[in-house]
Amino acid sequence: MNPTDRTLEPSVKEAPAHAAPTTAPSARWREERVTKDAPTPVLECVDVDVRYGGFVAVRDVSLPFGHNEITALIGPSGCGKSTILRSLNRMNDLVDGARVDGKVQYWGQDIYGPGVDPIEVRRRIGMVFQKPNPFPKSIYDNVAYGPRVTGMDVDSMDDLVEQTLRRAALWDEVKDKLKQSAYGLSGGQQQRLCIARTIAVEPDVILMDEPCSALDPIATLRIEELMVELRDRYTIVIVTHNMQQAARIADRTAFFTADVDETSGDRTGVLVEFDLTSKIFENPSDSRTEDYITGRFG
Ligand SMILES: Nc1ncnc2c1ncn2[C@@H]1O[C@H](COP(=O)(O)OP(=O)(O)OP(=O)(O)O)[C@@H](O)[C@H]1O
Repeated sequence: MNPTDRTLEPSVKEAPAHAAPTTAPSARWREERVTKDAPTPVLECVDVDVRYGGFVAVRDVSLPFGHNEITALIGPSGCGKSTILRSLNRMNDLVDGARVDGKVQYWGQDIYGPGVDPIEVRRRIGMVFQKPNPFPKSIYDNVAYGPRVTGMDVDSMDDLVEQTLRRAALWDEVKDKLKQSAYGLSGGQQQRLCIARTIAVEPDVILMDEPCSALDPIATLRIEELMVELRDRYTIVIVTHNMQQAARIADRTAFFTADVDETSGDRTGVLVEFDLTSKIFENPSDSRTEDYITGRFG
């Protein structure tokens, strides 16, 4: 991708770069991964505050999200993890009363800046939600939906659907029932279909809000394995309550907590610490992080 491919103006209609399907790199799963000291940010929050009406839900967040890395956002309930995640692709625009101050930069361009098309932002920066939410359509149409509505220039929709389902590690399980309803799939398969639907429009970044919390342990491991496979191609940001999950898959981890205002009682999320995942879990710099990961708090 060259820098001109990263503009966020309306109706970017580039030819999709559908490369050959990725082979399952399962051997990489659980391999130690050498990570650079400083991430090359695809996305970056700079002094971000998010409010709901007069309530400051999270304040003063500066955080880079490294290219082809998985970044985990962890912390106790209500500390603003999902709020920050939604600010990364302007999903908060759809929430009544939500306001984002500061900058969220995508390859250096403020996604809240003038002339930026939020639809294009959400195509570049896709999102997978907590509960699998396939459309009430066939498996095929779930994948084809995004490319159709965004007017992607597609040579063969059949090829695109196959390549996307392969990339989402679902093809072998569904190739004989593409015209059947997505609702007939298991929860884990539905979540992989939602991941396929997200990657079908060739995003750069995938945001995942507790994508495994509705899944059993086997389906969870399958999704974790998939995330590690997808990291070669996409930048991934995941909110998770599951610290083992963050420790297993994330290159870097950001720990948030909530500061309580003694007068109003309001709890405002703050970023406590951001570092390599191994550092956060083995030798955190802040005692609040240590208390949380050792289970003394939260
Ligand atoms: N749509 C909304 N309107 C008003 N307040 C909201 C809204 N969404 C979240 N909040 C508040 O913002 C704060 C942060 O919520 P958020 O869901 O981002 O936290 P979280 O860390 O993701 O929590 P959890 O881990 O429980 O999902 C909380 O006080 C929450 O009540």
